Amino acid sequence: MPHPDLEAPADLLVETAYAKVNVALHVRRRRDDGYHALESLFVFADHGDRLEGEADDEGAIDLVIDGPFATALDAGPRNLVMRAAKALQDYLGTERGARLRLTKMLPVASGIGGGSADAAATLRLLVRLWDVRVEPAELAALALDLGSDVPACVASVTQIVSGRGEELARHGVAGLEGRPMLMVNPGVAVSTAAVFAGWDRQDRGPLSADSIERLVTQGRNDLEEPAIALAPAIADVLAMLNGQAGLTLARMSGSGATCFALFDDDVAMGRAAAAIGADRPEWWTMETRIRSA
Ligand SMILES: C[C@](O)(CO)[C@H](O)COP(=O)(O)OP(=O)(O)OC[C@H]1O[C@@H](n2ccc(N)nc2=O)[C@H](O)[C@@H]1O
Ligand SMILES: Nc1ncnc2c1ncn2[C@@H]1O[C@H](COP(=O)(O)OP(=O)(O)OP(=O)(O)O)[C@@H](O)[C@H]1O
Repeated sequence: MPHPDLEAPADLLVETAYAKVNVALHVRRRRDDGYHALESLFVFADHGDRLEGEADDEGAIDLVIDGPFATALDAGPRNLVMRAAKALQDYLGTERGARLRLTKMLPVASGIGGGSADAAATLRLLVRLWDVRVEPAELAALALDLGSDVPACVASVTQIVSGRGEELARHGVAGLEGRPMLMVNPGVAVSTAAVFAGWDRQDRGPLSADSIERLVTQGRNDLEEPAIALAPAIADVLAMLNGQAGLTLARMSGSGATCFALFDDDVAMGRAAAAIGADRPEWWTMETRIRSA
């Protein structure tokens, strides 16, 4: 029988805010509203931040943050968890509230959508906690208002994402889901807006994501160059990953600085993680796999 202290109370709900990875990110043009039109294959890691919550019948939204990256954030109204909770409360016009705990496992402002995933996990958790039904299109609109990556994070499954981030199409790629994935961050935060501002405005062509081979040979992350200009350590991460055995692909995710590598098997990933950890102990690494629906 499990120890009673280890059992979560029945009224406590838990969601994982899965890390997002852009296997390819093609920037096509700068739009009149300042955002960029993208074509990207999004996948999600099997790991991420943890969000738990219980109902607060007084109607308050309360957030505490713990975990390895807690100190990079504050729990005030600008936190994406708080913003998502308030947005849903306002949309529903509900009197219900929640006490939330975010365990921050993912580095902040690092290209893997940690804040976006937290916002999406908050929406999922509160819909369950408050036992409400929100039309998918309404939820998507609330999500987009919180950030370009948030709509894709709601389902957290492999998708082709275009537009500013609001056009979503579920998309399987044979052999991708379940594949071992190592994520590495050199410990520098980069601003997404600053990286987009450094893009050279050259359209290098559309994305074809019909096979892993195509993603490897023809896929790109067009933000790698401007991100490396702001954070040169990203080039060191990519060089280190590309030097590992058993690797299919190494690339930067989102606007950086986190890079990911896909490996043929767990043994190759484990060896690479150990080698990188020994050489650069100050870098953050996460061994995971691509989440399947
Ligand atoms: C780079 C990606 O992570 C790829 O998945 C996303 O496009 C960024 O998503 P996000 O962090 O949710 O970004 P937002 O919070 O919506 O936007 C931050 C800033 O990034 C720039 N931005 C973002 C998305 C986009 N399609 N074009 C942009 O130019 C804008 O300057 C914007 O003010
Ligand atoms: N709960 C949260 N977790 C992480 N960042 C948050 C959170 N709430 C607000 N933020 C703010 O959001 C910004 C970055 O968010 P996020 O982690 O989604 O971006 P990212 O990792 O750069 O992802 P991408 O470049 O792929 O969009 C940071 O500036 C951070 O201060």
